[in-house]
Amino acid sequence: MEEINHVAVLDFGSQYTQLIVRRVRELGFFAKLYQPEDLAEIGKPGAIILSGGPMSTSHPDAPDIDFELLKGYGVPVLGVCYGMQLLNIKFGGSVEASDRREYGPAGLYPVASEGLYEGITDKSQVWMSHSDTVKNLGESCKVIAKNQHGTPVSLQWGESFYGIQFHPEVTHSHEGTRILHNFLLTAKDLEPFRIEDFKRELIENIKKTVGDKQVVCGVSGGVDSTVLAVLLNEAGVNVRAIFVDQGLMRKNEAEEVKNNFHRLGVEIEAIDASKLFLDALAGEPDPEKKRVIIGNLFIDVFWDTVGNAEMLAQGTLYPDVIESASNDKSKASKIKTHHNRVDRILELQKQGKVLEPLAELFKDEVRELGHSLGIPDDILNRHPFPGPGLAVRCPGEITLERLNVIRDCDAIFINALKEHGWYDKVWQAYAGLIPVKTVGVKGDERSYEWATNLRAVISEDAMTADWVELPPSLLREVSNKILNEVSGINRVLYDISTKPPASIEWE
Ligand SMILES: Nc1ncnc2c1ncn2[C@@H]1O[C@H](COP(=O)(O)OP(=O)(O)OP(=O)(O)O)[C@@H](O)[C@H]1O
Repeated sequence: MEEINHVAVLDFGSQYTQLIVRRVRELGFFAKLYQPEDLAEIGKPGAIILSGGPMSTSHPDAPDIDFELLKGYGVPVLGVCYGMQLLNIKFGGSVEASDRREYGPAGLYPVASEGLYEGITDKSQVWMSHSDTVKNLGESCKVIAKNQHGTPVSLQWGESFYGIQFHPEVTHSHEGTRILHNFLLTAKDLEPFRIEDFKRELIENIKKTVGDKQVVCGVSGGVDSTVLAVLLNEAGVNVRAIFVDQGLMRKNEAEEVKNNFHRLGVEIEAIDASKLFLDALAGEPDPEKKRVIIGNLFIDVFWDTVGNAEMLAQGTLYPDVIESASNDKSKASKIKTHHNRVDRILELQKQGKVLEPLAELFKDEVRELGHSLGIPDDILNRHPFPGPGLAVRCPGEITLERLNVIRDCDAIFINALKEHGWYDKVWQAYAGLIPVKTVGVKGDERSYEWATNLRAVISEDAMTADWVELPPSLLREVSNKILNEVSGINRVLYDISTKPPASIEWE
């Protein structure tokens, strides 16, 4: 997508850089992240943003920028934090090193309500996170905003170079998105980001790269691999989509996955490996060992089915790519989880046989792409489901009986959430099993049965999560139904633990 007038974000290492890309895309423009040393290879930018970074500009290893090349693009440039300090130095000014860090909220006072600060209110809260500050201003520099102490926090050099000391991309900068938008409005001919155009381009690229080879992909029923498989299908290439049923899916899920792909017009090969997995897991209570058994067996089953792949498609998303790029600078995408045979994939990757068409997209954009491919909402809005499936919701030994109890409880809970309009409001919900027997009474008889734990959380990125305050009437309805209908359960618990310290799943 480098041919279009996109927004090039140069990454100087700030923890917030990815957020800048997100914000720009949320504003409707296409943005892409680059390393500063790749400035010559950013195609045709319509605007350039220099991110913040952890280093001081005075550090001998501080990342630099080819200023002549930067000016040569002739487009508006915005330096954020480190980016602003670097620009000031390039314009002949100076930066004062400090070992004291300014971290937290500050008041923003624009000098005039125009340009970057058009429509921005006085005293608007912005978020600071820096130690060095600008000392002498560079050539043709004017101060365009100050903080509550009168210290310059935003500069402009000439007509089209801007700098801001604070971080507009974080939500603690209350009008940060508007400031970013104002900056983007100074750029000419920025192409709006339209998923339809993006889709067309992806399809063209897939056709070109794949030609008449066969592409293999694993489909889990989850959003990423479903969108991937439908996209490949839409491109008309020869796809072999493989679904491994490891016997750890939810109630009727394997059938549902098959039906969903049928609805989507994608043929899949479903491998029923459930007995293999259950046999391998028999008698193993240790959570780590269970994961390893599942991961390794998946790899064996998947690759035994595939044989020799001419090409492999993976549903790698943008955050995965960025994560690995900033770790090792190799820009090679992270290999997705335990699900793929890493050495096998690395080999294919070296030979240029791994296709990652979704690698420029964030999760919500993948959903949008899925939508434009005609994938129905009930598939796109599915809750995330862990790779090792119900195994992580069944502490202790895994048996078919235990899995079936979980399946029954889970189906009752999820159906109730759907019926009462809660399913789409929560990030993830499920019922698990606590395989501890406690005393109860069923009918006139004393019972001695397990407990089920219901969990419903909201989260943005799964890194943190909060439990959902579901209405007591809904919990009562679910509890009654489970206690009446699921044999083996005489207790229903609702998990009210936040993450951290608890995790979303139990294992
Ligand atoms: N049961 C399965 N059968 C076939 N392929 C699978 C299966 N589970 C996972 N995969 C493959 O491994 C990849 C990574 O799995 P992971 O559980 O991490 O899901 P994910 O990254 O959320 O992707 P998705 O949304 O497609 O599930 C999937 O995108 C898919 O290609």
